[in-house]
Amino acid sequence: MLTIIADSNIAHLHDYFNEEILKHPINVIEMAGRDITPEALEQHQPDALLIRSVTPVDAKLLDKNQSVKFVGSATIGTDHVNEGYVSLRGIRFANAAGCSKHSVAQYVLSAILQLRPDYWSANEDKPVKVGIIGLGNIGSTLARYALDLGWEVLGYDPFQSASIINNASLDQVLTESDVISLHVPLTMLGHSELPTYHMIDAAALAKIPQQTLLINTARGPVVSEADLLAELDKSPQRQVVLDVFEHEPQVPAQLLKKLAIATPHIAGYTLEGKLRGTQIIFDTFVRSYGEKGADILTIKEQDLMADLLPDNPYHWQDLKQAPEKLVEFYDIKADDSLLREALDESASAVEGQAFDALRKNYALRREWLFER
Ligand SMILES: NC(=O)c1ccc[n+]([C@@H]2O[C@H](COP(=O)([O-])OP(=O)(O)OC[C@H]3O[C@@H](n4cnc5c(N)ncnc54)[C@H](O)[C@@H]3O)[C@@H](O)[C@H]2O)c1
Ligand SMILES: O=C(O)[C@H](O)[C@H](O)COP(=O)(O)O
Repeated sequence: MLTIIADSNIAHLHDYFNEEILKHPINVIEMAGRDITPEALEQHQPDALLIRSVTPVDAKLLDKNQSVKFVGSATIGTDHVNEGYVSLRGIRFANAAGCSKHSVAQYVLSAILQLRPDYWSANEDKPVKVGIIGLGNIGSTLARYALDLGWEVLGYDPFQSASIINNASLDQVLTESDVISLHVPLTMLGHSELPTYHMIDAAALAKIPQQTLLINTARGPVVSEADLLAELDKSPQRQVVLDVFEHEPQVPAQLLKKLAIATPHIAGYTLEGKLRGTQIIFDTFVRSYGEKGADILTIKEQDLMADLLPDNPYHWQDLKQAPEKLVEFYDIKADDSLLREALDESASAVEGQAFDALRKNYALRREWLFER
């Protein structure tokens, strides 16, 4: 018997992790990601943890536990996992790299085009300049859409080779872009040569022209919330879009009121994005427990996702032909309203429970098909 503790927000968990599919006895214990604690591990002695981004996996969680041998995070971001520690303990770890790259890129496009509909019409003499910081899966996907719209990309990623999109210095991106979108992982001092924690602070904000739209869908602490708040106090006309917050799940009322668009960390929340996350950790789980040495599962990886997805009528090329359909494709303002409504009139912040509830009950949107 394999015992698995799983975050109840993992999409289609039971369609993947069941005895019929795995051909092995399993016990799946579902709980809120924030309830996956040392006490829960002590009680259930799981073999594997299936998590999303709200479960910190570190010495505090695992020091007293000997049962966990596999951790799968159905997310792109890995900043909640101390990978060095996990590896030292001989625990196999897998994330779901790239799972929601189109979803996040489409969120960013929706934000830009909602706030600046004139950007739809490409202007060869003065193209829209999109600054992209971090050109991995999401940043490079966003660049594909931008180029397809006839926009110019100013990209900065010192860890990737120079290319037609990785073509600028950080200062150029900050000073020359019409829109800046952040797509870096959250990394801290001592863990990266160029940590991204507070990469956008008062000094960086001072370089960004007043009319530039700033979008953060990466991780909250990439932008210093205190510095951003001070900047927005000085320059209330600045347009800033945040899907992630430094002190998530809390969102300060003062900040929320000054944002052009604010959403509760749902940029990647499409049916496809979430399902792909589950599919990827399922595949690595099957590989891990089927390998020589583990030899517990006899099945092979299998693509269950295609059968779980209903038809998709959302084609990027159709939207390009009919920009007025943007709200049908994704009504980002509706998500913004839900977050603002979660703020009680006299409260100083959207509280954690309300933020988490918006995410748990989110009506997953569909990912647009980029190619026919
Ligand atoms: N809001 C959401 O719902 C949501 C969804 C998915 C991912 N994310 C976040 O987006 C981040 C990026 O996702 P991805 O799939 O593109 O990751 P990725 O790992 O494919 O790409 C990240 C890129 O950032 C670059 N980078 C690292 N440090 C940098 C620095 N100091 N300056 C410039 N570039 C730097 C890396 O070289 C890499 O190419 C994730 O780590 C995650 O935190 C958010
Ligand atoms: O990194 C990611 O993949 C995303 O930020 C992810 O969608 C976070 O969502 P959560 O795991 O908290 O549901």
